[in-house]
Amino acid sequence: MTATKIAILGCSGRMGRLLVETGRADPDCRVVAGVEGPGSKALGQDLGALAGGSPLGLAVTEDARAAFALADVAIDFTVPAASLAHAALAAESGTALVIGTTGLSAGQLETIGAAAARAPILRAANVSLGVTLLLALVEQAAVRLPAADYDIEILEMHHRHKVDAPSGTALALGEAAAAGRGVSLEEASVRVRDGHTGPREAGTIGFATLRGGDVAGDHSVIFAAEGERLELGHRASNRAVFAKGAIRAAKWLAGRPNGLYAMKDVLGL
Ligand SMILES: NC(=O)C1=CN([C@@H]2O[C@H](COP(=O)(O)OP(=O)(O)OC[C@H]3O[C@@H](n4cnc5c(N)ncnc54)[C@H](OP(=O)(O)O)[C@@H]3O)[C@@H](O)[C@H]2O)C=CC1
Ligand SMILES: O=C(O)C1=N[C@H](C(=O)O)C[C@H](O)C1
Repeated sequence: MTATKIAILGCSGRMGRLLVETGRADPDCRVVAGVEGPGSKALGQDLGALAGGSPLGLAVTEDARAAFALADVAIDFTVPAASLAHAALAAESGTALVIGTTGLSAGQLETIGAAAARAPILRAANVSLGVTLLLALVEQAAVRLPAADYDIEILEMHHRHKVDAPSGTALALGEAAAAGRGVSLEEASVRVRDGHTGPREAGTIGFATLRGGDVAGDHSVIFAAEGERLELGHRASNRAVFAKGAIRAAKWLAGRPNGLYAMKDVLGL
């Protein structure tokens, strides 16, 4: 079997460096390019050394188009504006693209969906197996626990560097709960509580966000009723679980027909 050629977009970031390390350690993969944005201090540095390993003989580049041309699949853990530019390059080249970036607006998600008509694109707010299963469990619980009795609250905690809130995973869990209840998350969600809020409105889905230290990613979905509370949750011990999930998704995606895929497709859930 020939190795899947992978380009890492955002290669000097927390996830990017781990993806280089995980990709190069995988015998079924070959890391062929690392891309950073204009002005990054990483430009020109050796990609392997940047990721804390031995040199790879590849200099970090800002030429994302050239990286797409070299790769079977590109992996994007960057920022929303860069992810959109990368989706456009995927559409132009037909190269597969895994997007793990969170904090994308509804309009940006729509643009990515449109790009997926011209390239295989997988987008997932969380590429771990555990969270992928949790999404299905939350939807099931929301189907079975009546909205009049069970209040849904979603709590997440992440490291102090995280820039978007609520996390992409928390929002995906909210979407799963809303789908289970047959409602729109946009209409049901309560993202902020402050001051004299009045009593909780039945059927709403609340979000609470904590930030601090080095927490890799904790999520809980709480179904709270009179007399009992069901909690479904996930804790990532470190980011390695995300790097492994993204590399697995990339190998699965390369060579697939054009279209928008999710992590549940990779895992057959
Ligand atoms: N789906 C999942 O399972 C997971 C998703 N994430 C998400 O991944 C994203 C990145 O997280 P993390 O690695 O912690 O963040 P970092 O800030 O550490 O990394 C992002 C990297 O992208 C770079 N970047 C910015 N613009 C461009 C561009 N135009 N082209 C190429 N690279 C660019 C940044 O460079 P610079 O710093 O110079 O701007 C930085 O190196 C976040 O949205 C996060 O929520 C994280 C973990 C798991
Ligand atoms: O920024 C992070 O670190 C993470 N972001 C993702 C999210 O927003 O859900 C996934 C994971 O929890 C780590």
